[in-house]
Amino acid sequence: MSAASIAPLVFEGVSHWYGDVVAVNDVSAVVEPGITGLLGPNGAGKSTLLQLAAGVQAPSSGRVKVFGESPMGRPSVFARLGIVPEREALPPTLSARAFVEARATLLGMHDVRAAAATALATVELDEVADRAVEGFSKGMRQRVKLAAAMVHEPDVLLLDEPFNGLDPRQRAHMMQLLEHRAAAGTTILLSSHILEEIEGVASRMLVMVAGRLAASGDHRTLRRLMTDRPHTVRIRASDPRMLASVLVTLPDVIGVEIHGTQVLVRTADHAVLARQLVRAAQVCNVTLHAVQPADESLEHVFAYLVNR
Ligand SMILES: Nc1ncnc2c1ncn2[C@@H]1O[C@H](COP(=O)(O)OP(=O)(O)OP(=O)(O)O)[C@@H](O)[C@H]1O
Repeated sequence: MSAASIAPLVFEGVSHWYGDVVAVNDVSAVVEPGITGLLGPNGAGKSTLLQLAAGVQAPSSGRVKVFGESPMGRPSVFARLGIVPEREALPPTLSARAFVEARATLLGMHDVRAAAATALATVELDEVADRAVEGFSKGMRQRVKLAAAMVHEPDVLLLDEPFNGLDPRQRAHMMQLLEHRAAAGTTILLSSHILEEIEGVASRMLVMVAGRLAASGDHRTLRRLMTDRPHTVRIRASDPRMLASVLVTLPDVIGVEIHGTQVLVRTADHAVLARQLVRAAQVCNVTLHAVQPADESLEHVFAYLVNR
């Protein structure tokens, strides 16, 4: 394989556990240049996967490859990576410039001042770069962190919940910035727990649920997977007959069957059903004990949808 065809980031059967907690469970994926969204509810394993990609943590099993090499303890790979962790505190009295320059120094860059100035200009913070970050908005702080992560113009950028806490204008600005980087050839993997937040910017998505890769594809594929085809949902409830009598009246319900204590519902749009189900149960005073897709392959995606 030629160097040019080596994927920027590859996960091969990667697992990671913290004591008894399996945070990442046998994930295999190839991340190509452009923007890939890493989607999943809280605790799905997104941060851990990003840390594995950055070589901050070693996989418990499986392999992570950045341009064909393990990122663990390899300065040559490290120089091609940038990461913005979810919870990174900025020293409040430090200026944006000092923070970004400190990162450039750590990375052993030759012209620290010039590199920091370029990165700060890229995130449009050059005019306020000498102010202490304690006076900065959440969006500005995110941009400082991004400037620090990009100061060495890495080929792979890993961003953990970069839109968290940003208002719509700041979010749009951040998206534009990432799109520019991606257009320049950078591979960006960014996490989020909100599909709507990243579907406009990510050309491909990896969906994680409970440590596993539950689905992948472009946002249309995922939307289709989640909503467009008929699905059968298995419901266990305190009064299946009563619940069934209400469910048959819902417009998106195609069929209802009762099997003992279970109700099998066939629906055209299970995202809509998930929303209507709770209301239907309340209307007829029925307790829902379990809601699961009968279609096993969609179990994780469905669980994600109904839990968020
Ligand atoms: N340092 C740690 N020690 C023990 N368990 C951890 C540690 N870090 C994460 N976990 C656990 O691993 C699982 C995955 O966590 P992770 O932070 O990777 O998920 P996430 O999708 O990024 O969620 P969030 O958005 O809430 O951070 C969770 O059950 C979490 O409690």
